[in-house]
Amino acid sequence: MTLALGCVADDYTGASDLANTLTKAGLRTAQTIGIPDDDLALGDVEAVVVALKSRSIEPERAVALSRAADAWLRGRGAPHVMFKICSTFDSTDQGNIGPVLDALRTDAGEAIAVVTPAFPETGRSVYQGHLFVGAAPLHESPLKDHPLNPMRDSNLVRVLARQSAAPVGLVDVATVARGADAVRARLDALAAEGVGAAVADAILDADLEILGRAALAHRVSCGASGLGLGLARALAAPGEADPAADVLAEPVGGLSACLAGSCSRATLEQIAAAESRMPVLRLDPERLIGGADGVGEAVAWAGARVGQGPILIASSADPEAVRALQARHGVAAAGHAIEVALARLAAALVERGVRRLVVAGGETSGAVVDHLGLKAFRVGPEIAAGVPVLRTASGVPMLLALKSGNFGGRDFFARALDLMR
Ligand SMILES: Nc1ncnc2c1ncn2[C@@H]1O[C@H](COP(=O)(O)OP(=O)(O)OP(=O)(O)O)[C@@H](O)[C@H]1O
Ligand SMILES: O=C(O)[C@@H](O)C(=O)CO
Repeated sequence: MTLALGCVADDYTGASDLANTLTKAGLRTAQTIGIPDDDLALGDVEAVVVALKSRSIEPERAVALSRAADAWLRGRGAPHVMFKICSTFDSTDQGNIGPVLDALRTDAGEAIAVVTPAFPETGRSVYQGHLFVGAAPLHESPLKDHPLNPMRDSNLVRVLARQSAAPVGLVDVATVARGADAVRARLDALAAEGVGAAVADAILDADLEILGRAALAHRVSCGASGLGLGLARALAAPGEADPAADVLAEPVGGLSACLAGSCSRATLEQIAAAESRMPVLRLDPERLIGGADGVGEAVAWAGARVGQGPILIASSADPEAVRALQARHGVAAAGHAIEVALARLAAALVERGVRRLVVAGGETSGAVVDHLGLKAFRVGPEIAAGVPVLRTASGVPMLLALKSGNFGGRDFFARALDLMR
């Protein structure tokens, strides 16, 4: 296997989002969970996305994991590695975007790397270095209240400079509009001034195509799925067969279930909408955190129903209930206990024959996939923007959908299960 593109993603659902974009743009793509063992068979793929859980951990640990993933990808021949971050630039002044990018750039022997979280398909654009979420600048968007990394500054040149060792510069929209050669020249000029990372404006997919072509002159870049789109369009051979098609060629059979740990507005609406399509169990989080057997009760509920059709089990609650639970148990302890409970529930469902599993929430998906011991996926068709169908690349054949909290329309759960046959 010789790769055209390697990617290191800082969370699991973000990795699926990128893998989805690369696949849609024509690259045969696999997603691994963590740094793969050397003997992991991934088949004939052009891109690999290594999914880490490094967004909100200690910067030193994020750097070490990302460097190891990068080394694995380079060892498989990847000439270019993209560091996938969140399209809302989730990070703090301590990192982890700056420290990881500094390390990957140094390892690659590069003076400068392009950085852009723009992803027009989901409303993320960058203008004069300022990130917009839809029409709102980042610091006025819901991300200003993110529980782990409140984003209160929209100026990404400033944000990244606070967490980077090297100075940060800007490739503005006027330069991007002049094409890939102009962007390359601007990067060379910034590098000559000692700038190590250049935040690039991008408003439309056409801007990202230009940035993708320019980025490929270097060995490392950093962005969200939009930059992945630009890189993939520059790399994919035109007219090749749909790389997602064979993922669904053989049905996996078995039973199907959905699990939700995300408390985002989008997920809450999706759970409400699912109630007309399948039995829904709303978990009492207190029975998952304390000594009660909330998991056992949920398994019994599921066991009585899952043989007849899909089910959905959710811990999700509205912001007021979440705050109250967090006040009683602590943010981290409450979140962790519920993640562990949902992961155990997933294992019990798989033991009872579930082979098609939809999971809502990035942290929740991470806990479930880790607990199930899944190592790698081939990337299939898109369910909703940023969410593909995944098929296990080894072990028990299963189809999964790992949904970022905010992604998908109201009918997401039913739509995912309709596709996952
Ligand atoms: N009822 C609840 N009260 C408090 N916390 C909860 C509750 N239900 C789930 N949680 C926790 O909330 C967190 C949700 O995070 P998760 O990453 O899964 O979803 P998200 O933040 O919406 O998704 P993403 O990170 O993809 O945007 C998890 O730690 C989960 O355990
Ligand atoms: O880039 C995004 O918005 C997503 O892939 C993600 O990482 C959400 O956590």
